[in-house]
Amino acid sequence: MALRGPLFRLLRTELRHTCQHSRAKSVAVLGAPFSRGQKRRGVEHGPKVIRDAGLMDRLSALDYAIHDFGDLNFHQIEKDEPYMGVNSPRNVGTANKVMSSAVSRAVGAGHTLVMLGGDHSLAIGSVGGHAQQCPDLCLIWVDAHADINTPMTSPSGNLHGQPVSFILKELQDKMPDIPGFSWMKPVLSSTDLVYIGLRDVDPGEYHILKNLGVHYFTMRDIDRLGIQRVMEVTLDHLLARKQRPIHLSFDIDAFDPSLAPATGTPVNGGLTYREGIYITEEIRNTGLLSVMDLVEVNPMLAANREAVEATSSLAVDVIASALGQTREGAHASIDEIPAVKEDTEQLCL
Ligand SMILES: NC(=[NH2+])NCCC[C@H](N)C(=O)O
Ligand SMILES: [Mn+2]
Ligand SMILES: [Mn+2]
Repeated sequence: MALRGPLFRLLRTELRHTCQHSRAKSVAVLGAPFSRGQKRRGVEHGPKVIRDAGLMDRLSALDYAIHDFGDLNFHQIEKDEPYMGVNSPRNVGTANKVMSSAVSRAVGAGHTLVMLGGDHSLAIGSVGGHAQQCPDLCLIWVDAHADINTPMTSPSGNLHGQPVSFILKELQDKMPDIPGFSWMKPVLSSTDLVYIGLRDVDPGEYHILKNLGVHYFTMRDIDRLGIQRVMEVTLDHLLARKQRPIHLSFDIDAFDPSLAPATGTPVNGGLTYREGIYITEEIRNTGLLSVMDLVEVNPMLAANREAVEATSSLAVDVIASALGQTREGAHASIDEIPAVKEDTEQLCL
């Protein structure tokens, strides 16, 4: 039944209002210490190392009220046999149910939400909860991987390689009923999604991307077009018809492993520092960022402490720049460095 009439119009206005409000001056940070979407332990410590790298201090320098919502509690389900080759379905499904209601509540309360993973399977709940409040959201997925395997195409059985297939409406007839996921519904159409940074796509994923005509920019596309053009086309595609809330799902493995070594599935030939930060700067400049995920920082996979620190402080830079912070070495324009202006005045006059 199509929903019409004054009540529905009122409801729609309410939703629009909530989403606009979420772009206002308050940011909430939510940790998700969860690793069951893949087999390597350690990614559950992502929220801790990102906070330890100074996230809250950096955000408090911004012009927002900052709330730390702490970490979500995921209680473990002991008996969780694989289903159709999918690993830990009940743990991942249940964690995402918890995630979905937490994100929905935070966005509903008017916060811009930063979700700290954890592995990328958490985007199922993060995007799902966001869509409950903002059904017209669009999704920018920055990643070396497309994470669009279905349980049938997945070569690994890991759900962190599958979240997008749970999110997309067009794939529902291809999705079996996985235990732990009965609560969820697909929320997005493939035209609401753009990928940036792809360079490791499985055969089944390639087939799905082509079949659905999903918009994506591989690393080679970035080489050819430049990151400026890539962002222009991305935002134009998603926002030209109407302004709407943006969900940014940022997998740290989008960066080159030389910059972000502490991650589970690194792939050579990734984003440079400036390319990654340019993406977040452009998203921030739209004024439409509503929820962002920063996932797949795994401190247990780094060769040493420096590698962990490099990866987690890069994560902090990405988050801070998505929220408007510029920093030495990361400036869109030197005009934004206050010290330069002051020094120049002293030196020249
Ligand atoms: N979120 C990630 N890092 N995903 C990696 C996925 C790797 C591979 N495509 C798989 O399905 O298992
Ligand atoms: Mn990835
Ligand atoms: Mn990913």
